Amino acid sequence: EKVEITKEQKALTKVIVEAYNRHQIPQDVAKKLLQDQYSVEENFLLLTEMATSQVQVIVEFTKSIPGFLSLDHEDQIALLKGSAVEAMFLRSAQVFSKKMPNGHNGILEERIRKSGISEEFITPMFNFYKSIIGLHMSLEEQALLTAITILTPDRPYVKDHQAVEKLQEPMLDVLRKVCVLQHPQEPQYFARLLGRLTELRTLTHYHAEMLTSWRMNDHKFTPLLCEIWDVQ
Ligand SMILES: CC(C)c1onc(-c2c(Cl)cccc2Cl)c1COc1ccc(-c2ccc3[nH]c(C(=O)O)cc3c2)cc1
Repeated sequence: EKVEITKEQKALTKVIVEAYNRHQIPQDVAKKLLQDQYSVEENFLLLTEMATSQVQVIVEFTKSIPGFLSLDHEDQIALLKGSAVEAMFLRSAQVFSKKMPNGHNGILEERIRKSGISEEFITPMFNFYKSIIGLHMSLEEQALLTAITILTPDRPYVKDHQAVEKLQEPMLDVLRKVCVLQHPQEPQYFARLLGRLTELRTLTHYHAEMLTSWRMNDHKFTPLLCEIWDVQ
């Protein structure tokens, strides 16, 4: 059947994509990925700085999602805490495969590999990154999928599930149509995108264990990360 994106859906997509483009890690922070210190300590500190900056970006992006600021304030916090890691996986996936100027390795891959994360987490994490990169998502799909992830109703401690569903559903509807229009040869593309969200949930579980093992080796996080991840 002919898939039509309505005027309202076009407007919603425009708002989400503009917010996604507007809120980015500052270039001077992103450029630090290119510096040439590669010790485990250096990598951990750099990744901590990137994550802290990325959380700020995600908070600003989330505040631009129509209706988000009208949600119950405690639910707003619960949604941000419950989705921060997943939103950061989606966002960092876009730069994961970017090669260093010397062309050998990914600007992120080497640092994550040498930052005190045990191999048991590196494998699923890198498999996810490769599967996301392999989808060749458009900017609209990345922005909508990030908003959909943040607006997941069944995060821990969310009280008014229905209010969150009411915001998430229109995003799912327009993402489904965008997928059909942008990937006409792949009728299952939308289903594959949603499958990534399921895989993201398992990574959130792994991430909690990563945090514990870092803390056991006395690694310090920033106040913002401690707050969003309930550590220290
Ligand atoms: C606290 C640190 C050590 C940490 O803990 N878990 C993770 C962690 C890990 Cl490894 C994996 C996935 C999620 C988390 Cl949350 C991290 C590091 O997290 C990030 C690393 C890089 C980026 C990031 C995002 C967007 C970017 N754009 C650009 C650019 O050049 O424009 C660079 C860049 C970097 C974001 C989070």
